[in-house]
Amino acid sequence: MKDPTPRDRSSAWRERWLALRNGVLASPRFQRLAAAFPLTRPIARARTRALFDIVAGFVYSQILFACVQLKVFDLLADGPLSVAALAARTGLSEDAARRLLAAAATLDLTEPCGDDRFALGRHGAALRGNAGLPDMIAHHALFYRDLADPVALLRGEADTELGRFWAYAGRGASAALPPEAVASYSRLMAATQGFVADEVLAAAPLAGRRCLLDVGGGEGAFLSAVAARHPGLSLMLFDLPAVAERARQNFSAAGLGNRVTVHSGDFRIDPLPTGADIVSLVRILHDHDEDTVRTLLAAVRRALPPGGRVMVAEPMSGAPGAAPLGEAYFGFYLLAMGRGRPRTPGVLCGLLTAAGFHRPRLVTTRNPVILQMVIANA
Ligand SMILES: CC(C)=CCC/C(C)=C/CC/C(C)=C/C=C/C(C)=C/C=C/C=C(C)/C=C/C=C(C)/C=C/C=C(C)/C=C/CC(C)(C)O
Ligand SMILES: C[S@@+](CC[C@H](N)C(=O)[O-])C[C@H]1O[C@@H](n2cnc3c(N)ncnc32)[C@H](O)[C@@H]1O
Repeated sequence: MKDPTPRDRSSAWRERWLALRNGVLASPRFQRLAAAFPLTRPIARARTRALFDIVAGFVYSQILFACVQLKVFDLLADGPLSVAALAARTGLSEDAARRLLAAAATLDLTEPCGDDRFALGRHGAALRGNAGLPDMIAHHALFYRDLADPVALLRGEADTELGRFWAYAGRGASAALPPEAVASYSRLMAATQGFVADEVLAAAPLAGRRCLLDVGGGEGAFLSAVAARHPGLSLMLFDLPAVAERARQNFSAAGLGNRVTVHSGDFRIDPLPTGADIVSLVRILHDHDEDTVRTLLAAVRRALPPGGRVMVAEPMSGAPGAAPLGEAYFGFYLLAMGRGRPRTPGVLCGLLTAAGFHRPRLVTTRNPVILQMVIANA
């Protein structure tokens, strides 16, 4: 038999420690003692609260959802209102409005402010600064219906609403998707580009670049933000035909028709246009399984000249301080959508290397909760 390696030994120790720890934590007697003893009581309370928050997470989300649906944050935007005024404007009874506002206050969405009056809370106020977030929250209705039976979802038995919403995730030929199949997801993506484009542009290595190709550029919201900040950069967009047509119309309405060249096709099959010295993939790779990612990265590599660069910007697995966002939120979101997975920066660097890129590296973004960025050289 082979001698155990240091790695085997360390995992054996870890298993022993986990068995011991979990045995203790699962003991009702230990739980009672820890809650009674003054030095461990704060830890016991914090752990109870943390577990309760997981149990109640869906309830909290639905309180937020009700506030968004009833436009509570818009109504409070100009200052505090009485429960009676909010009830009148939302069409709820006073009792129901008070219940909602009081619940929202415990989540920092609203804040009690004098006698039976409420103001925006800290999270409610922050939400107003993120255009597109209410739309994003509203579309979670689809996701929550898909999650109603999470085990069926995991078994792949469910026919999902997110699968229909993201029409390109279906089995058919994406390039043949008609305009009505791409309209709602393209609008949602454009509406949420505000917080995405700010993050990407703060970290993007665009200095000294001549031409940027945004692959899967949607209806052009990201490139419009780039155009405003980098007046000297030429711009190209590639997306499915029905989406590219929306981009064409938006660029021409914004007076950018001469500045951006729009190309269309299916990046799983068609070559990407050449001429750019940097390619962006913003919220693209996590939508796809390994085979498509490999095909796409190889196509990007072929489209770039020597010295060219690729930047991948999307929410990633294991984001510092936000681990559940990757594996839990996007892991299950993409499961419901029907394809793709969140990946760690390390896995993305490996895929970039396999596609022939050099020096793949993580670039620090201001807020890894929103997205992270990996770049590499052609
Ligand atoms: C003013 C005083 C008194 C003190 C100041 C103290 C201080 C410095 C406070 C900081 C305040 C501050 C700057 C707050 C900022 C808050 C922000 C920026 C909050 C942002 C929240 C953003 C959220 C919640 C974003 C959520 C995004 C979601 C859910 C995105 C989902 C995306 C999906 C589903 C994408 C789908 C695409 C696909 C299919 C995966 O490809
Ligand atoms: C999640 S959206 C991201 C859009 C945009 N980059 C953003 O961040 O707002 C993914 C985009 O990739 C496009 N897409 C998906 N599959 C594609 C394919 N096979 N060929 C070309 N584009 C595709 C979609 O039409 C959509 O615009």
